[in-house]
Amino acid sequence: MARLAIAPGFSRELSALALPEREQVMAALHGFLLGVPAPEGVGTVRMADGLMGVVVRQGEVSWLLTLLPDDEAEAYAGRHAFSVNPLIGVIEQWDAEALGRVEHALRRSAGESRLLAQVDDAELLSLGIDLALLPLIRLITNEADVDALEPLLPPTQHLPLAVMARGGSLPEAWKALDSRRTSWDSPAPIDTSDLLGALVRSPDLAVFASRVEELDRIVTAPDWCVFLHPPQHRLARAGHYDHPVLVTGGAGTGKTLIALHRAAHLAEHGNGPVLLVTFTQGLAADLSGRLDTLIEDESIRKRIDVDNVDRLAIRIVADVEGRQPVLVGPGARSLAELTEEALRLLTRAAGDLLDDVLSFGEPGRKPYRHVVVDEAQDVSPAQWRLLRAAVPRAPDDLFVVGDPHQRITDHRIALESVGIHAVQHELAISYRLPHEVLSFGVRLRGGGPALGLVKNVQELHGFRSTHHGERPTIRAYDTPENELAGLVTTIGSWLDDGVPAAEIAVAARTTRLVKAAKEALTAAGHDVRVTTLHGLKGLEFERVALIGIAEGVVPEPLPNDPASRARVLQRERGLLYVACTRARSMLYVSHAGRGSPFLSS
Ligand SMILES: Nc1ncnc2c1ncn2[C@@H]1O[C@H](COP(=O)(O)OP(=O)(O)OP(=O)(O)O)[C@@H](O)[C@H]1O
Repeated sequence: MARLAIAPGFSRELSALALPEREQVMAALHGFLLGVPAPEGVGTVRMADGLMGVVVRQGEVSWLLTLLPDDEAEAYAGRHAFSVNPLIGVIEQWDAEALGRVEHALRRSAGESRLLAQVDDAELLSLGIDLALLPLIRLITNEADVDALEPLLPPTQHLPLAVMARGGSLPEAWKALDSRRTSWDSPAPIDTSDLLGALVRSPDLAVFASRVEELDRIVTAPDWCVFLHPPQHRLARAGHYDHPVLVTGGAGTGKTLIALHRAAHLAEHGNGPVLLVTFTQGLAADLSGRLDTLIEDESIRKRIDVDNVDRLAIRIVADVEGRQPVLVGPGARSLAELTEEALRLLTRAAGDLLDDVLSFGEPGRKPYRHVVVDEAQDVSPAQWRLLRAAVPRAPDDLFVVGDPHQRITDHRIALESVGIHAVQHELAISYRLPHEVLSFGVRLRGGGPALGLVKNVQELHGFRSTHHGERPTIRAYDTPENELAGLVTTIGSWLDDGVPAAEIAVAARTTRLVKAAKEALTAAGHDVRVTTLHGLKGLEFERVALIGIAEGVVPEPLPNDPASRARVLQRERGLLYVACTRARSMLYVSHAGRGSPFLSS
């Protein structure tokens, strides 16, 4: 049977086409499923008038890489090389022509000293380095050369090389390579001539369709629904975990994405109802919408409830008491009281043994079989106890994602203290942030490590980005009025650049500043989201403007007591870090008068 795999980016290329071409391409794609022959090896196939698809084919398997105008497709096919990593079996591709040019330049400029002179060929080959790359690698003279090669080499070639270039050991280099593994399963012996096996092990680069409906979904769904980076895939699609899992990582590393995919996986392959919890109702609504996009099958989607923990407590109490608890006015119970009450209801009676016998609504019954938690750093101890009690202790009970550096509450908790013995996995690569915004955010966050949920100390160490972008703009104004005028001009210019209004956010520390910004922007006819720094949590936008990042405003006035003072400082740094790291491409920060002390730290 013909098997067709699609590479990421193809759906974007397709959606950029005019309708007649798009229809031609779709017809050609459907033809692939019937076994339309592409040449064996790397070649091109007609997809529409003037458009060719670049395809790698081996027997019944075709991997469609890209759509290009006729005159570019042949050249693309001619200059790209493909191989299978002999250690972890994933597919590798590189532009051999561009690397040839680099090799030529290095040969001319290289002096006598060679960076990897101490590492012999056998050691490099034992790291999976491709034999064809050895001559180039032997010309490298410094770490900057290795950095310059990063965009040209497959990550599985570059990562071990970069470790060795920094003087790392072979085991460290193997570990770096291991981070690109897409599954926990130990690999069978790798057959480097098996394209199908390699593509199956590379879900970030190839997704298979064998039916028309699958194909149509792959080319129309957003990439985040279909393609997962190796660590994301490994964590979200693991067969099962026999212990609770905690995934930590800096801003934009894909934690929420992993939580969504894990919830979808558990709904499809798990053993009962799934709860996905996050910080606020607003974020829950956002996640719920994204799950609707991710999961096509309604019966599977229905197995997942999305909520915040407060609403979970209210639902449990309401379910058992038979009516909604009163939240305001006479007889009202606070959210803290309701959380305690819900916990009491879940743990009062029978306990775990009767879980399967009792129906929900009776004390002791666990309402969920799987719980997935996003924004874990801000869950309170009482809420953790409730979440722990909401699922039986069983494999795949709790899957938790969070970032202690983004903590904006004062809750500090070791999961162990609430009976959650989680195994921690760390993510290091931000897919959202350009390097310039990431390093600015990390510098603002400063203030040392955060208290982890499993580890005592959580460092930001090793957190990096995949791409470069614009440096954040910092503007100092003499008066608040001029600062607002500057904001209006900036947002106006962003809209003029063609950035959709929904992709722009403006935020400030206080509601007074938010109100002033809203009024100024509305008066200028700029209809963009304006919110507090807290209101940005968990979201992302193309461009973000933060105003009023001034002394006396950020951080908010500090208490006198040294311990509370340190806590507030950490929280406020976390808040500013969260706000800055919402920007996918551009960040603007302004203040009137003296800037926040965080800006100069
Ligand atoms: N597999 C992927 N495919 C496409 N885009 C991705 C992928 N992984 C990450 N991204 C990009 O990175 C962004 C960050 O993902 P996500 O919101 O899940 O990160 P996060 O770690 O939860 O961030 P934060 O902690 O800052 O809220 C996504 O919105 C998307 O733009």
